Parts: sequence; structure tokens; C-alpha cells
Amino acid sequence: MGDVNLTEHELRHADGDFRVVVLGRGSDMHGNQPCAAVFGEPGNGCLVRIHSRCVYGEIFESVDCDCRDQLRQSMAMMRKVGSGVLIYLDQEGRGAGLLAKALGYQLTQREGLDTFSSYRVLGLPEDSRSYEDAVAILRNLGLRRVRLLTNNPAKVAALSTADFQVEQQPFLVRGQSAEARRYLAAKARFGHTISIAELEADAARDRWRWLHKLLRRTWRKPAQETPERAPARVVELPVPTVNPVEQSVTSAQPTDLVS
Ligand SMILES: Nc1nc2c(ncn2[C@@H]2O[C@H](COP(=O)(O)OP(=O)(O)OP(=O)(O)O)[C@@H](O)[C@H]2O)c(=O)[nH]1
Repeated sequence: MGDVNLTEHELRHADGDFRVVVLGRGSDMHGNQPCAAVFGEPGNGCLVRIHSRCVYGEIFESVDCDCRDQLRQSMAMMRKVGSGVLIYLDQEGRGAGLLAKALGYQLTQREGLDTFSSYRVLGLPEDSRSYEDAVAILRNLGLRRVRLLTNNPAKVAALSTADFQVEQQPFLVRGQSAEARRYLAAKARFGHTISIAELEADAARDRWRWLHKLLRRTWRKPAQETPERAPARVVELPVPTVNPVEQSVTSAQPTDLVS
């Protein structure tokens, strides 16, 4: 595994500062090393989130997945309770990388395959992530017992296997779009702690909101007619007769008036 160390510094944030730790393995200065935002003084039993990178959700603000929501919820919860560790791993597309994820998206959109089946078609493992870096960070912070924010049983298993005492705290996920609900339903079938019944309730709420909007638009009161405006008229004004003396004063240039 090579020597492992944490480089630590403070980070300013509008909602409250925290510490950042970056995991170094040996003398490797390249790549995006695993890191963590450390809130307060986390001790055993604190909130922990192990988060994998998602450029679509976190940077492009897509609503097709739950990544951004979970990142924000985790930070908000850690701030609220005063401590916690948010580990961020460079594991785009469940560890397969961004290109694989984009190819998977294409298959989902063209062929209707779910996110896991599309990886199978591409000849990729459905999830190739490992959590040894997260384990190394938590051990370096002196933690043995954690409350893990996740719906993913593989993360719970990874920490348990590494001799952590883990209490799972699942997120209540909401599918913000039909695509997001399909993605979440696929995760539920894959074993994530996500309720299909909740997703269906979300879909029903969305349908109702859509119908409500349509009905309101259809039955909206016709706009009140504005009274017809009188046509514009040209007003004939009397032309004033100008005294020749006054005219020479008013037409004088400023320089004339100074002397
Ligand atoms: N292939 C693919 N990957 C996705 C898609 N949406 C998100 N991802 C990736 O899936 C991973 C989601 O990671 P996490 O946020 O740690 O979530 P998780 O494994 O679902 O488990 P939780 O802890 O419950 O959030 C990231 O690597 C994302 O880049 C998608 O539509 N297709």
C-alpha cells in the first residue's frame, strides 16, 4: 500500500469553515488524490459520507441523478450536528471513468437500458469502486465507529470488512425527473436502500402537479379587455410672434454673453 499520510489545511466557506485533508500515497504528486472535508472535531460515532465524483450532477447540476443532492445534504447534516467527515473520491461513473459513463448514458437514452445493464453491454463491471482510500482516511483520523450516510450496501460492507463498526444512515431520495426515478429504481434493483414505493409516490405527485398546472392554464379567467384608446390628435398651437430685440438676445452665443 506504500506510506500513507494526510496533508491538512483550513478552507473558508460561506456557510462555515472546515478542514481539508488530502491523502498522499508515497510521493505521488499526480492525479486527483482522495480528500475529505472535516467538520468540527469528529469522534467515534460521527457522521461519515463516502462520495464518488459526478461531474454531471455536481458541476453541470443535472437532475438525472441524486449525486448533487446527497453531497449537499451530507454537508448540511454535518454542519447541523457540528462534526463529520465527507470523503470525496475521484471515482467518476462508479469507477469506470467519464467516457464509460457517457457511453452508458448513450445506451440508456438510445436503447432504454438501465445504468448497470449498459455497463454490462459495454463489457465493463457494473461497479468497479474500491474504498481502501476511504478506510485509510478514516483510520488516519483515528475513527473506528461511524454513522455512514449511504443507500449503498457495498460501502457499508467495505468499512465493516475493514473492522469499522458501521451504523448505516440512508438518505431519503427524491427523483427530481422521470430519468432520475428510472436511475434510482435501477439502483434499488441493484440492492441500494431505496424504496420503489417512494419513487412511485414521487411520480404520482409529479403527474398531479402537471395536471393541476394544465387545468389552471385551461380555465384561467380571460384577461379583462382594455378600453379602446382614443386616437392620437395633433394639437394646433398658436405660433408666438417674436420681438426682433428679444430674438437677437436668445440667439446669442455663450461667448457673446461673457464679454
Ligand atoms: N454510469 C453512470 N454512472 C453514474 C450515473 N449517475 C451517477 N453516476 C456515478 O455513480 C456514482 C455515484 O456515487 P455515489 O454518490 O457515491 O453514490 P452511490 O454509490 O450510488 O451510493 P450512495 O452512497 O447511496 O450515494 C458516481 O461515481 C457517479 O459518477 C449514471 O447515470 N450512469
